[in-house]
Amino acid sequence: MKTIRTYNNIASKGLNQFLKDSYRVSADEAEPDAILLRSQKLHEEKLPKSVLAVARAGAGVNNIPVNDYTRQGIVVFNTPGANANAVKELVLASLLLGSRGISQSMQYVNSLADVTDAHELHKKVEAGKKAYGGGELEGKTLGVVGLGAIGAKVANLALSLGMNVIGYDPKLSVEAAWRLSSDVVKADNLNALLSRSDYVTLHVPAVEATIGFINNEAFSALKQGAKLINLARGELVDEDAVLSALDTGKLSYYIADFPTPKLIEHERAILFPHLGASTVEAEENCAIMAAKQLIDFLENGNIVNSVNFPTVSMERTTGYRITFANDNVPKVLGIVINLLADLNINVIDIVNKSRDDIAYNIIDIEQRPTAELLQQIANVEHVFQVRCV
Ligand SMILES: NC(=O)C1=CN([C@@H]2O[C@H](COP(=O)(O)OP(=O)(O)OC[C@H]3O[C@@H](n4cnc5c(N)ncnc54)[C@H](O)[C@@H]3O)[C@@H](O)[C@H]2O)C=CC1
Ligand SMILES: O=C(O)C(=O)COP(=O)(O)O
Repeated sequence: MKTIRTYNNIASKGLNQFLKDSYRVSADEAEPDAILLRSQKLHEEKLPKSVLAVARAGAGVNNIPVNDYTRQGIVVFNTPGANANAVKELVLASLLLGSRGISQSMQYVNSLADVTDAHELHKKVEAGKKAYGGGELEGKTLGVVGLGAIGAKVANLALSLGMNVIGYDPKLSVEAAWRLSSDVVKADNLNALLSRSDYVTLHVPAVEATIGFINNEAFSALKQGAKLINLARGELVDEDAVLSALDTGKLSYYIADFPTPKLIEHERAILFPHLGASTVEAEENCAIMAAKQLIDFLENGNIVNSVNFPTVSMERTTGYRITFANDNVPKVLGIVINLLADLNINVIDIVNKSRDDIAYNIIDIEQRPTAELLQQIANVEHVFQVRCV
């Protein structure tokens, strides 16, 4: 029986991927084989030694100490693109909220709840509406920072709304570039995007290069009166810089998924409670994808959509499979192959891939490996994780 510890609200369609005969899944597993979570912060948690993998049902992995886990041989997965449409649709809402006084006008209408006379109410509605007018999106320019799964969808949607779209992504993958309309204009640097955009939307991960990158300097490059949408991570912006840009009018609205006590106080901050991925569809997509990836790893040793290990996947050719991870240095695989040869064990198929400092190997063999053989492999210098699956 394998065990999975869960955190957060994981969609049942995802949890149901774990067959009851083979898996126990709950929030209370003391020594789980793997962890399945959403936004729970793991930085302060001490993981039991039993944990082989952590799957984030979602995109951002800044709640997971990935580098520490890599050193411990723990494979970290996420679910690329599985919630992108949900975020794209909340960006659409954010664009509209930033262009017309929608949320403020709704508050105004709610404030009229004690006006019981319909004629009187109509007069107040008509008199009040001029305070909440706005502009249209068509013809305006949207700057999209980060053109991955979400950014590309947002860029393409904005084009279909008749907006001009500028994109900035210095690390754009070839695959992501294929998803992007050729009508998106490339900005050579962040400031070039900020100075030309009426709306700016952020879709980058919170990593060293992006934490606090929307700071006073960025705001001085920003077009006067632009609107900033941040459904990516609160850490991307310098909060004081946002507040002072709102105060001076440089920024007309800050629309974000990450409230803070100071931002809530500001009348031109429009804040959601981290709602970007909270749709039935996205929650199911993420949970199913994360669960399937964990199952394939635990049962077959395959690694797909890891953020710290190479992608390694091989069809099963025999019932006996050894997987092992090692420091990415020469000769390790050769030594393991020699161990098998010395024991007259026939290798049917083999795959070896590396990523940065790590190499990962899958070897299908003709007979069941003994505990002694697995221990011998574990003893090879630079090998740090061995399994028979
Ligand atoms: N509010 C919410 O509920 C959600 C928030 N997110 C956030 O959105 C982020 C992006 O998600 P995806 O688009 O799915 O990820 P992704 O990995 O598909 O795309 C991220 C893009 O950012 C680019 N990038 C990295 N550093 C950059 C930099 N310094 N400047 C410009 N571009 C840079 C990458 O090249 C990549 O194309 C996640 O990391 C997460 O923090 C994601 C899903 C839901
Ligand atoms: O996928 C992401 O990066 C998200 O921020 C979604 O977070 P959640 O799963 O809603 O806690």
